[in-house]
Amino acid sequence: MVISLNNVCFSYAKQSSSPVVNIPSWSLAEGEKCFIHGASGGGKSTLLGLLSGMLTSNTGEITVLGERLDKMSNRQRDKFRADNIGYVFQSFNLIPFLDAIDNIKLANYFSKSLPKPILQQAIENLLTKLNMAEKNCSKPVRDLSIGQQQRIAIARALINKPKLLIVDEPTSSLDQENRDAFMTLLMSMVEAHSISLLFVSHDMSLAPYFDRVEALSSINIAAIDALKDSQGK
Ligand SMILES: Nc1ncnc2c1ncn2[C@@H]1O[C@H](COP(=O)(O)OP(=O)(O)OP(=O)(O)O)[C@@H](O)[C@H]1O
Repeated sequence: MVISLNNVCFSYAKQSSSPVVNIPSWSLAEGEKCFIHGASGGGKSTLLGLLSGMLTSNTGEITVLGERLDKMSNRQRDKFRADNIGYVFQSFNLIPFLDAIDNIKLANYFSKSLPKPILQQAIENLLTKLNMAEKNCSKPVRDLSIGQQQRIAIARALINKPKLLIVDEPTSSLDQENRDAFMTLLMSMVEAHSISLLFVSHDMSLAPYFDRVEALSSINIAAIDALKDSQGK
């Protein structure tokens, strides 16, 4: 299994009796492309934070690529994430005043998986594959279009050749044409590099791109409670 969760519970306020994530059991097999959909506030980003080690669970077992994240120190989790997990954020999280190359180099800095000259070449190759014109690779990313920034975010997530790619609905601000282009590109990269994919979104129209589709409320008991709260039940 690429991901395996067992009795995972998480709440932001440690004393709170109502967790945001409460997952008895869930797993992702190697090579799977899984789409988890759920309403806003249901805990999608929180779940991804736990799986990537940016958040730590209160209780339970989180195993990613055979390693227990819940048993690691913060430092070990940061290193594990940099070495093994690609992450595309909702709002890309690029550094606006750096160009594409330097934004991607930063991801490698924390992992140091490639020596400098090889890294430069690998970044250029990846950006070419993602149809980024050379002249746009040396501009601050704040001067690029949203579509170009998305491609840089994909390149940054893939530069360390992750076995697992986690994507937090980066398509929500896009029109349909750009959304389809993003999804097609993402899926072609995932297939070419045999990466396992976990993608979350509220947008059910993305479901046909995936081989496994799940509702967050069927995995996360706390999401059902959040849904009842939002409906005033
Ligand atoms: N840093 C935080 N501190 C306290 N509560 C938070 C924090 N981040 C999120 N929450 C709460 O946790 C719940 C789940 O939020 P989360 O962002 O995981 O949902 P989501 O499904 O990703 O929502 P969206 O689709 O709107 O991004 C919400 O009630 C939210 O208010």
